[in-house]
Amino acid sequence: MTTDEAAGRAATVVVGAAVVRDGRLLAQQRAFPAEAAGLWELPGGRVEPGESDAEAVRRECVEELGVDVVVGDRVGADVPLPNGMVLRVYAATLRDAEAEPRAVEHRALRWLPAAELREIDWLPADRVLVPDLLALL
Ligand SMILES: Nc1nc2c([nH]c(=O)n2[C@H]2C[C@H](O)[C@@H](COP(=O)(O)OP(=O)(O)OP(=O)(O)O)O2)c(=O)[nH]1
Repeated sequence: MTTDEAAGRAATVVVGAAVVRDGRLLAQQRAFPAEAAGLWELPGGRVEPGESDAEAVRRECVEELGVDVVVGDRVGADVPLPNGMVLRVYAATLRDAEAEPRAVEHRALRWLPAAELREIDWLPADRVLVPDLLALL
């Protein structure tokens, strides 16, 4: 048990957005840090104090992709991260279906069909969620 758990404090939440369009999931390739560079993840990041999960998903999608999203249901269970945080994923859709996300901070973006979703090199926590992500396509 970590100190935070012992004290009854909730773990810091990292939200991820499972953005689906036309049967494909949007994934982004990390550029840093060195140990994660080249691996794939969902758009997202830490929930800031006073922010809801859904607000964090929308903010991160604006910051990382330059698009506004509509946040839907939870996807899968919370996945513990090595640093004591948890990854919590939400389904999302582009508010403007014609908008084209851009890789603002990442090396690359891809819209993955199911076959590629199974095969790319995800961060370890995201890999746990692959069956849940496939169910969205
Ligand atoms: N955004 C995101 N982070 C993930 C995923 N899977 C996963 O293990 N992580 C980890 C990587 C980082 O340790 C942490 C969040 O990092 P981040 O760099 O995206 O978050 P942030 O923008 O709030 O971070 P920061 O720049 O404020 O430090 O969660 C994922 O699918 N999306």
